[in-house]
Amino acid sequence: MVDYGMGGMAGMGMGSKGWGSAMGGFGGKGYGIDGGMYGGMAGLAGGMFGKDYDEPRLTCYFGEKAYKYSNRIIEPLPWSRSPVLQEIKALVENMTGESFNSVLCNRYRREILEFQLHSDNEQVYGPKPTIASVTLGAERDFDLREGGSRITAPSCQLRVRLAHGSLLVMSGATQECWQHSLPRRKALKDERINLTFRRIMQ
Ligand SMILES: O=C(O)CCC(=O)C(=O)O
Ligand SMILES: [Fe+2]
Repeated sequence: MVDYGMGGMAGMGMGSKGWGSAMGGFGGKGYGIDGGMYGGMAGLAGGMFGKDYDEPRLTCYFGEKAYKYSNRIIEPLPWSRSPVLQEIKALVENMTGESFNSVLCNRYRREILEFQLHSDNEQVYGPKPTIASVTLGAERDFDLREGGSRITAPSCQLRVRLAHGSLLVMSGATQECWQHSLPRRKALKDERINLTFRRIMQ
C-alpha cells in the first residue's frame, strides 16, 4: 500500500497485493461477476429512470438503501445477487479495516470519455467518508485536484495510474479538500470495471 500522505487531513493509499481467489475470477471474460451485476447494469442503461440517454458507463449499485446519484435515484440490488461482490467486499474490509454497506459499480464501455471532476461528498456518507475503489480490467489514469468546499484556490494536482486489481482508498478529508476525475483518453481495447465501496449512514 502506497500512502500519498495528504498531511493527515486527507488520506489516500493504494495497493494491489493481498487479493485472494475472488480477484482471480476477474482475469478472464465476464470478470467473474454474476449475471446479477450485468443484469442490473443493462437495466440502467435501458432507461430505467424515465430518461433514456446513452450513458458513457453502465452503472449498478448493491446495498440496502436507495442511492441518489446525479439527480437520479438508484434502487439497490441485494448483496445475495452477487457472491463475488460479497467476497471482494470482505477482502476490501480486511485490507482497509473499514466496513462498507454499499458498492457502486461502473462499467466503462467507451473509455474515450472522461468522468468529470467531482467529489463524493454527499451527506449520506457523513463527514470524512472512506471510499475504497477497486479497478478491474483496463488501466486508467485517475486525477486528483486540490479544491472543494473548504479550499477555493486549487494548488496541488496528483495523477495515479489505476491498474487491474488495484485498490485505491480515499479517506479523511479527501472528499472535502480534493476532487477527482478520469481524464479523456483514446479508446482502450479492454473494458474497465470500477467498484467503489462506500458506507451509507443509516
Ligand atoms: O472509475 C473510477 O475510478 C472512479 C469512479 C468515481 O469516481 C465514482 O464512481 O464516483
Ligand atoms: Fe467519485
